Amino acid sequence: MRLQFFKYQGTGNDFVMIDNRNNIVSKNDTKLINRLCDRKFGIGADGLILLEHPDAEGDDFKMVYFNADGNESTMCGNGGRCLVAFAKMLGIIETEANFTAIDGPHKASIDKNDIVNLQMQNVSDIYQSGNIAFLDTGSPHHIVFTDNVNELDVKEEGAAIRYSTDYKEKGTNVNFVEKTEAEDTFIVRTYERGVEDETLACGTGVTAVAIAAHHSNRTKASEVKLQVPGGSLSVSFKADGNNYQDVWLKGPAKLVFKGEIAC
Ligand SMILES: N[C@H](CCC[C@H](N)C(=O)O)C(=O)O
Repeated sequence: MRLQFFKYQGTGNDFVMIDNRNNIVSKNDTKLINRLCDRKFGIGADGLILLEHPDAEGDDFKMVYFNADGNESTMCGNGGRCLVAFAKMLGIIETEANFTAIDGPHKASIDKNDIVNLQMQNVSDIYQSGNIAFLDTGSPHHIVFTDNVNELDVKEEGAAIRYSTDYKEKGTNVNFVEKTEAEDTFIVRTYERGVEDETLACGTGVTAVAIAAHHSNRTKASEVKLQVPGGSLSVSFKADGNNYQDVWLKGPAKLVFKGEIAC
């Protein structure tokens, strides 16, 4: 069979996108999805996203996300942004989108420069202790505030936390964060569960970092800028004590190429 795919990237977090409204790809085909994401034997990507017909009234489409290991996973913020750009390219939406992912409903908008603003879930359960934080923004995130983020071996240090007994078999994503001179700007490097390596950006990760930075008084800003190896993202929110609502993740989402692959 020849499978048509589109390759997108959001600040360097890259995805194979498939229009699966005719159910050509089975969600149980872990082996196929892992191969499609393989950077030597396949297309190569941090994850794969199926665009499917919506189940929920008022939705434009449904999102199904898989990590590069081929397993379906929790929410992907950068992937959600790329999916909105993909839906626009397919003519399913114009500038506004409503879709449902594994963590629930999402709204989004896309401008003429392919900047996508994606609403993330509300957050109210935040663990904070010293330079460590943990919260779930649609995916689980362990956060380490440090002062030498660019010198770290993120793959080694991230894996040690992700496979530690604290996180047992479910694992977590791991973000290393350094505050810049600017009151509202942080540098973030992320080890991603299911990729089992550092990625150039992580959308649910920078969302978690922005909220944890505000919650621990490392910033007073309610729009936080995150510098990641793959570019820049911003996260805005309304905070009321431990409750973070109206949470939005904004940044570019670009088509890199389209193609067909024998499978
Ligand atoms: N690897 C993550 C899912 C993708 C998260 C990331 N790509 C994002 O942009 O949020 C996990 O298994 O929790």
